[in-house]
Amino acid sequence: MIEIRELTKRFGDKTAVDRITATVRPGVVTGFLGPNGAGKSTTMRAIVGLDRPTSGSVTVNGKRYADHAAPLREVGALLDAKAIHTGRTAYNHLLAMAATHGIGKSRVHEVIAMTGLESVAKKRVGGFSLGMGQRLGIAAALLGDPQTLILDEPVNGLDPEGVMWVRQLTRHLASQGRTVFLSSHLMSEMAQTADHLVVLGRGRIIADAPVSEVLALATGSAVRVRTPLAADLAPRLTAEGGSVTASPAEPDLLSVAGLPPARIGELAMHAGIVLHELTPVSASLEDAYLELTQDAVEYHSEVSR
Ligand SMILES: Nc1ncnc2c1ncn2[C@@H]1O[C@H](COP(=O)(O)OP(=O)(O)OP(=O)(O)O)[C@@H](O)[C@H]1O
Repeated sequence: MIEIRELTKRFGDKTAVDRITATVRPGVVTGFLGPNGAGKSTTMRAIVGLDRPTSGSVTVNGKRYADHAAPLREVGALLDAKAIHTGRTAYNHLLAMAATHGIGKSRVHEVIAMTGLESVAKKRVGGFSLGMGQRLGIAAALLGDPQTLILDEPVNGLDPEGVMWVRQLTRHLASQGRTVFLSSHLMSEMAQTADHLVVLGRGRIIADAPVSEVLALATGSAVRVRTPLAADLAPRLTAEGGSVTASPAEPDLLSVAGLPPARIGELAMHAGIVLHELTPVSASLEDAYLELTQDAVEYHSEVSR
């Protein structure tokens, strides 16, 4: 279990992560989703002690990463697949890592097999493709047979077969009761891989819920409602329930979420408000996600209203 509490990380006057709190649970795959620059890598680096929090805390199974006696056996992390000594072979790289943790050669062979690197294990890492580098990074993360896995953009550079492999591997590891936390900037990818999503936008958490709920939220269709009395209609619509939003798109146009067109029509009629347009609009998954994350702060205040 990873517990992130009120974590803030600033670089100079740039706040990369802004008071985030989340719990990553064992037994499920948790996706960490957010556009580039949202603060995912910074959070992951803080989990393994590479970035020191400006304030707040992160623990893995109740302890800070550095306080674990053999961190590699506790937490396996893929953070930057390129940060590998390029002159070494994949096998020697893993062997050197294993040696520092008292991990035997047989485990090195095991992780090489698990990650499909047998044919290139004796080749120098410098010549590896991005995809092979990712596999090697995942092999290194698995070396200590850790209870917790943190993978930053693990499918980056992988071909479709590799993407499928990561999906199956992470599901398998979670089914063994491990904590699996992986990041991506692609919602479509995470929707197929993760059980639970933590969505980050501009350093803040904008959703922390099962995938199905986040999908429903992100793909929730809106209704375009045009009326000369938009300002009168909006409060009557939002009075219908806490999840209803009615945002003015133009002076006489509302974008309404959380109510079906029929109900909007009824409410307008009861109030004697004429409608000039009532059009359902369904956003595509990626469009909705971009919208969700682009204006993280505004969105947050809308959903929590
Ligand atoms: N060492 C650093 N010094 C200064 N700014 C940094 C540093 N590391 C990250 N940042 C900034 O903090 C913000 C969050 O970066 P981070 O890498 O955590 O985002 P991310 O969600 O992982 O994005 P990506 O998918 O691009 O890696 C960005 O604006 C980034 O430029």
